Amino acid sequence: MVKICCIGAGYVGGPTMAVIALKCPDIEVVVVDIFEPRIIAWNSDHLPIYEPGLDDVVKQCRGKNLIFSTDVEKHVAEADIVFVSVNTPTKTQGLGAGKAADLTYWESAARMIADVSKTDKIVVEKSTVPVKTAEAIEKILTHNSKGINFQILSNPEFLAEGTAIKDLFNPDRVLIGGRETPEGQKAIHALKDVYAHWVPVEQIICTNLWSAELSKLAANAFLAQRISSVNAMSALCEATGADVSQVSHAIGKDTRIGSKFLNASVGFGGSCFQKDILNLVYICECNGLPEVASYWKQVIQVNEYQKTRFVNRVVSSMFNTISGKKIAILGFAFKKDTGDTRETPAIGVCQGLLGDKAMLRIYDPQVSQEQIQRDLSMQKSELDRPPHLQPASPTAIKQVACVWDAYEAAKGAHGICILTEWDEFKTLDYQKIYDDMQKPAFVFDGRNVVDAEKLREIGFIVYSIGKPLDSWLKDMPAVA
Ligand SMILES: NC(=O)C1=CN([C@@H]2O[C@H](COP(=O)(O)OP(=O)(O)OC[C@H]3O[C@@H](n4cnc5c(N)ncnc54)[C@H](O)[C@@H]3O)[C@@H](O)[C@H]2O)C=CC1
Ligand SMILES: O=C(O)[C@H]1O[C@H](OP(=O)(O)OP(=O)(O)OC[C@H]2O[C@@H](n3ccc(=O)[nH]c3=O)[C@H](O)[C@@H]2O)[C@H](O)[C@@H](O)[C@@H]1O
Repeated sequence: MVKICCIGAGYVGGPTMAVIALKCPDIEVVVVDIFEPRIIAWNSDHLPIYEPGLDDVVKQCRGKNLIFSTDVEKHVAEADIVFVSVNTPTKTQGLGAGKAADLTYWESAARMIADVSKTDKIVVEKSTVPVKTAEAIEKILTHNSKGINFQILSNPEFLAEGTAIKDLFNPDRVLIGGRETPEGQKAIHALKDVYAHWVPVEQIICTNLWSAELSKLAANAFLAQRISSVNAMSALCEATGADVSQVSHAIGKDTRIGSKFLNASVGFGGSCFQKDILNLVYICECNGLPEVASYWKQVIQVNEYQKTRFVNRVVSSMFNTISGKKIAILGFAFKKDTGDTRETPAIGVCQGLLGDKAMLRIYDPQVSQEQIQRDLSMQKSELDRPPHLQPASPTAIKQVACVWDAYEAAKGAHGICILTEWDEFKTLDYQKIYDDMQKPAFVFDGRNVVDAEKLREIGFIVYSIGKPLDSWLKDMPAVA
């Protein structure tokens, strides 16, 4: 029986390995992590991450061919294939700070693999890493190899949170990069055999190591670039009376452009887009390509601009002051169907509103009060660390209250900001909400989820990102 061990039981390691276990009953899959509470949660009825369909998959194979354990060294030593799916955040100190990927956790995993291995292994980069990381990992492994043969493969993950199980069941493609030597090709085939249990072979792309590593960064950069492009258009739409949804629809009909990923928003979030683009920028700079670097940097700058623009719109619409005003925040996760708040645009928007002394009442169906308080009070560099290295709970911010439903959040509020596109926000009883709010009552829809016309009929002043402005908003221009 082939044995797989995955180091890192996070958003990627957990769901990916659960699906491999489900689809490959002939393979034993062990997911290990040094953060014990996470492993305990994986072994309980309350999984550590919220992902539609995940519970079902885990229940079907946990205890059979899927094991979650903190005994990292034992399971790595026993495995034939070791996936490494640990954090690769942006460096916060030293050379490349603010841009380069911090490979501390990756390197320590690689050193541990070298230390405990007694048999040949295929080591798979599942984490997103800079191009040429495999070369460094190879050096670490072979330097300490004691005659053991290690083959390094790059097998980047393309799942999106909220749709992870669907994406893993039906991936657009699986990408495997390896050395162009007979041993490298043999290793590629071994991993290809795993995926071929359920992925059609024509969808399994095999490349050299560097193409696989770079393709992952390129894919995320292209996706984020589309969002920044449509968000840049949203600002122009507001200035001209065009409607960004109509523009997206019209351009998306061109099959060369395509219709996906053209929804204007208050900005993209998630743990990877910004980090991976910063990493790409750094690699370009290191390779003497400053023009290419500044091209990609602009994608992040537009994303920051979009969040600032939103906050300015809120403040300017409410007579240029929100000091002491109650603002309901609907949605805190970086997108719907996940409880993940890493790099969520809600952090920047809430901090902007708090900077103008607003009182916030926040509701998100999947994010805990403790998480929201951590996100709003801790430094980004602290939040980027693996969970076991994060500080204990910080002091709560007094102007922030977290509540259990949207109605409670909006009670007595001057305005509502919609920051995540949860489906339930579409069907709220907005008449009831309006009746309970201060007047004039504002809705700032950063995700274009509400029916603005209906809300205007009720009496709300509505701002929908990238849509023609109410006369009220036109008279109160926001300066970004
Ligand atoms: N979150 C996502 O949707 C996607 C993430 N990725 C990439 O996958 C990688 C992992 O991301 P996530 O799963 O989101 O991170 P995560 O933070 O959810 O999980 C990483 C886990 O690794 C563990 N860990 C760190 N060092 C360890 C060590 N030496 N030994 C054992 N466990 C260790 C941590 O305790 C943590 O539980 C990153 O490189 C990310 O860029 C790629 C595609 C999608
Ligand atoms: O490397 C990663 O971590 C993953 O990053 C993204 O996945 P994810 O961040 O989970 O979610 P997305 O659906 O890509 O959304 C990212 C952000 O963009 C925003 N978005 C997305 C689409 C859109 O049209 N408009 C828009 O603002 C979302 O609300 C969210 O804040 C990619 O889609 C995955 O392929 C990749 O594997």
